[in-house]
Amino acid sequence: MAEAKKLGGAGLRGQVAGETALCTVGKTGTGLTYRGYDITDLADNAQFEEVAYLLLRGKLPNQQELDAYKQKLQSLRTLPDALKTVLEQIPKNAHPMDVMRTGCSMLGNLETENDFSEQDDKIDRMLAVFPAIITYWYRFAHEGIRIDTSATESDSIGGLFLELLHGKKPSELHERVMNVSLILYAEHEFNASTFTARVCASTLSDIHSCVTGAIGSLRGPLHGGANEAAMELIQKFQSPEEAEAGLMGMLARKDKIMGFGHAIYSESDPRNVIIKKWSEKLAQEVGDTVLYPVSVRCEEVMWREKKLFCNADFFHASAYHFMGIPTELFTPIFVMSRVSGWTAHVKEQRANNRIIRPSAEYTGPESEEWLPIDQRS
Ligand SMILES: CC(=O)SCCNC(=O)CCNC(=O)[C@H](O)C(C)(C)COP(=O)(O)OP(=O)(O)OC[C@H]1O[C@@H](n2cnc3c(N)ncnc32)[C@H](O)[C@@H]1OP(=O)(O)O
Ligand SMILES: O=C([O-])CC(=O)C(=O)O
Repeated sequence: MAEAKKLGGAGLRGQVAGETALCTVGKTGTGLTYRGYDITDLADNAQFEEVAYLLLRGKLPNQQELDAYKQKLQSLRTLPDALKTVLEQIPKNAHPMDVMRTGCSMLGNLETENDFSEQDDKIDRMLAVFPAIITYWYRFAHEGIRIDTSATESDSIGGLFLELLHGKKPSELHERVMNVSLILYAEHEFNASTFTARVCASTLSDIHSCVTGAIGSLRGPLHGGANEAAMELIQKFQSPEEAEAGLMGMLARKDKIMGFGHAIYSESDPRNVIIKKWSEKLAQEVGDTVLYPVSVRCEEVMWREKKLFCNADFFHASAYHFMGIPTELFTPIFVMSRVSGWTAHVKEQRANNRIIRPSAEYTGPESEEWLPIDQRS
């Protein structure tokens, strides 16, 4: 059995900051479970909507409940006109994570959560409409097209995203990979963005504020933004040999290699083996002979040289790329998924709340004498 990573030091590492019944990360060194279900079982067998239901409602749905839930989500894909107007003002060169943040915040203005009894409906609305927000903006900004986000065939959130992005229903394989990807990204205990959401929830703020703040935390390259950075890295190399030489140079310069390492896992991220398998399948489908082998070589070099392993983000880069998804939309997909985990945590926090307010170790001067402004240097 793998040993749990020794935790301590800066970044609140290793400190228990609250309780959760939602998820275990690296409990035995490598594992990941959502409400007790192993991530591999979920990725092999579940639909993302089933997993969202599990996280948000506390149990796996039966067939009737799942059908009703999917139908409800399908009925919530329409964008309010005022939100479309806002999205149309956002420039083409904006970062899509900023679009998500603004989109979520604007939704909160238009469909405000006035009372916590409305939380489930507000959460379902966000789950259903986030793919519409990002693709509406993207296609308007890049192609000048105003898409109708409710005139869609796909009954899944992953399928919906690809359908809106490409203007046609995705293949079964691509819809399946999106489904797996959304499951893998759905929940991860007290990661930075989820903790952001919980801190916000602990002040008894509204659900859109919690999610808007979480989007901001996920945007950074040390967290969700790493899948985009990983893509930029692997695209630099034309062959595994070039990748090896390039990585050795980066390591010698002590560069950070995005898509590797983890704050909690010590020797592997259980999501990697799953998305890697799907990336390989997609590579075969598109006849790729560069990106996938380059990615595999990066994985080998990083382990050999530094004992650093691919986290969930690394093979997501090639998998998304093979499905024709522009790199800048990678992290917004993470949002479409993680909104389920964030909001499940908000519900959990609200159900047993105390404002989150840790203390700081003071490192400033002991005591300073007040100087009038004209006597200061
Ligand atoms: C879905 C997700 O959000 S997964 C995370 C996505 N983020 C990334 O992929 C960004 C790249 N990775 C990293 O920056 C880090 O590994 C993090 C942020 C994920 C975790 O950070 P930490 O918990 O501080 O890492 P950890 O304590 O294991 O680091 C140990 C050492 O390995 C180094 N290291 C860790 N990850 C990397 C990396 N990807 N590349 C190069 N060196 C690394 C650290 O700099 C540190 O070196 P030091 O002791 O000389 O300072
Ligand atoms: O747990 C973390 O720190 C980061 C991570 O992998 C995630 O949020 O999925």
